[in-house]
Amino acid sequence: MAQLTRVSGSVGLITLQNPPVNALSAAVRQGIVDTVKKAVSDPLVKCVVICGQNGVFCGGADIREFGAPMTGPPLVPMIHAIEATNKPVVAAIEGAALGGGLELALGCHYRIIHSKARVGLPEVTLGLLPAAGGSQRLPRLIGVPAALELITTGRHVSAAEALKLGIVDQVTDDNTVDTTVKFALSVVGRSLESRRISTFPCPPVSDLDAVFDVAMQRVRQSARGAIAPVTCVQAVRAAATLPYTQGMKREQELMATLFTSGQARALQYCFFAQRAVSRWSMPSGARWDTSKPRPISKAAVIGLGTMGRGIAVALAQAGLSVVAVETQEKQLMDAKQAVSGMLERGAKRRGVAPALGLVSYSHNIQAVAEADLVIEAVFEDMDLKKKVFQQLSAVCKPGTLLCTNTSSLDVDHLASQTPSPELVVGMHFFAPAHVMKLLEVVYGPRSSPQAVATAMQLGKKMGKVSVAVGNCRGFVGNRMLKPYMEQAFFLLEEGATPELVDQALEEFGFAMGVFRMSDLSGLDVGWRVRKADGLVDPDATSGRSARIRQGRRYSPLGDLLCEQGRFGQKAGRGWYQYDKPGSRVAKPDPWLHNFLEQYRARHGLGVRHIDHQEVLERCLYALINEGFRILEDGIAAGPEDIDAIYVFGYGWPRYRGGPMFYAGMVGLANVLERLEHFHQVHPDVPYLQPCSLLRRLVASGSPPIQKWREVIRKVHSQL
Ligand SMILES: CC/C=C\C=C\CC(=O)SCCNC(=O)CCNC(=O)[C@H](O)C(C)(C)COP(=O)(O)OP(=O)(O)OC[C@H]1O[C@@H](n2cnc3c(N)ncnc32)[C@H](O)[C@@H]1OP(=O)(O)O
Repeated sequence: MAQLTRVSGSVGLITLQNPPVNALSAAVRQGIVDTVKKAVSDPLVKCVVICGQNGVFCGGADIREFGAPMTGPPLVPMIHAIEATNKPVVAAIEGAALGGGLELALGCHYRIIHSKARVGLPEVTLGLLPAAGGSQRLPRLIGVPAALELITTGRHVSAAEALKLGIVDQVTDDNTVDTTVKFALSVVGRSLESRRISTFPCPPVSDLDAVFDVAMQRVRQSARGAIAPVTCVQAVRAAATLPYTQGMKREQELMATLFTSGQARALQYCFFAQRAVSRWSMPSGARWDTSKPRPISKAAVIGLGTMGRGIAVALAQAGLSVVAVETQEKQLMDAKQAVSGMLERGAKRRGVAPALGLVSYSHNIQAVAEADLVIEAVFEDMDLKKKVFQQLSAVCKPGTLLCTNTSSLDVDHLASQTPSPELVVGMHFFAPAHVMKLLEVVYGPRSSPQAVATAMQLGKKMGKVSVAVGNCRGFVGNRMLKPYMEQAFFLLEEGATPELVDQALEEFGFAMGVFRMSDLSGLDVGWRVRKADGLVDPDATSGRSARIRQGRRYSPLGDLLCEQGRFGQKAGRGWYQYDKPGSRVAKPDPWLHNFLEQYRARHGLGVRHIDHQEVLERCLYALINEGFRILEDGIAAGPEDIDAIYVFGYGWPRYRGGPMFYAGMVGLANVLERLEHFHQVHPDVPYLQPCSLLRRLVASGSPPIQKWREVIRKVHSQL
């Protein structure tokens, strides 16, 4: 909806009304068309101001309408009609003008913005391009290089930068609508000829081909298979090389290729999944909207290794006062320097003062006595963590939330070390903790809804995508990673190389293949866990029994590498070789290839040809199958939780929506059929046995992902 009122005698004020962000739904577009027509034909109206209700100009096209057939007036002629009027039209931008919202503002003759508002064309992040004239008007207004950068990244721009770039005409700290109304009155009678951006020539660019070649190279490299950024470059090139009308035609053609693409669907799904995970629920029935978080102003971190340092930085950057505790004096000094450095660099990047004063350091655990919440981040050892939890229970004031950053240990077991297990949750950060967006908030059967709500809210404050998950081995992310990695190891046994497996996964869109990732994080991490699980047996050297542990197929390849000191990048060798320890450039290693040949010969393993398709199906379907088990077990409440975890924490390509969305795109029946096939060929790999929830979904006609929760609910109610 849009409402027209007359203010200050002769200003037609059009207010967009579609909470919460005044998205341009069919009704809003119709409202704009009608009110503009009315204002233009009203002789008492001398100028028009367009603003948004509730402090937001407009969040762009209504993304929820994208899946359905288009109804209501289209955006492009609506914006052209505004630009063509003979009465000045001025946009009053508060909150945000994004996507179609900014395109609407670019169709106005002037733009006034509040100092705290931001603008941008983020369509690329939804798998689209700014196709309501944005790709043609913005380069004409601010020049090709700046427009290219904004359109291909989707970056939001502050009011100050928008003014500097020339996107807006004035910034105000006062009431935006009042200021804009005054401004509109002041320009009545001025010629509008020079205010219609579509009539501007595109500012010339010296060496146009080079500019676009560089831009194309940059987006191809960073997009890793995403098509929208490439298409955005093509659209801006049209603005730079074609007259406006032809450029608009090209914009529409390019948009048509994107609009119905699988990538756009996946990215739009991710947009809503990222927001849906904040509406968490627990199997007990506790929910986000009925659980009140506690206020947290003072936090503490115990253990200042890599993770603890990152967590302290994330907390301080969120404005919390932090007590950072490390019992080793030397480690404490090093940590202090490292944390200060990270805070300083972060502040410089964001143009703010570093929050150095918010962090205090101590080697005494007593220092956390007044903290509202403590995050334990000591070495991954159950006995050590138990001791810390016992100490914390004695030291902390009543009601303090005790959190563990464990990635592999049992949160319930740790909770049982304290007299108040309801105050214990896992806060599983991902390295580097002040950078990575994902936070798994792990609740046990005794965690109180308030503890979960508090950890979730704290995650949000730190700018994380926080996902509430149940407690189990590996929680969600690492639990699914296990079968994925195992398949990669088995593929090496069957004839693949690390390079082949990684190439297949990286072409799929992962930032890093499984072996390069393993080299980066260190092979010794998994080795330690397998040793603790009683899986490592250096004496089992040959024969089939060497590859069967605890009744199932096992690949000792990782253990054998660790026995050779090949711990990955830090050792200068792992699945690849590196110029020196710590170097990041992975090179194929003839030693490793030879080692694999000898290993296969020793175990009588025949080598066969393995193609990329098999790598993807074996690794990804094993991971997806575990995802279905997680849903069946109630560890994750819905597929969006799993997908958010993989997109924000595990480098899953966003334009493929996450593993569960991807399964739906490939076809659940197809995934089931391939898993059945692989399980038949590898009956000693239980992970490949299709999960009953997957069978159930296929039997229910493979409903769309938005309907899976209904099937899951039925499964749970029958348990
Ligand atoms: C032929 C032409 C066809 C298509 C043209 C497309 C051009 C476009 O305009 S595409 C859309 C471009 N716009 C965006 O990408 C902006 C997306 N929104 C945001 O970035 C943010 O929501 C925000 C506007 C900056 C506000 O942020 P915040 O205050 O943090 O609130 P949120 O939690 O993000 O959002 C609140 C609520 O609003 C829903 N929502 C936001 N934007 C849209 C939208 N454009 N369409 C529909 N719904 C939107 C969001 O999902 C939240 O609701 P939930 O129920 O919680 O999901």
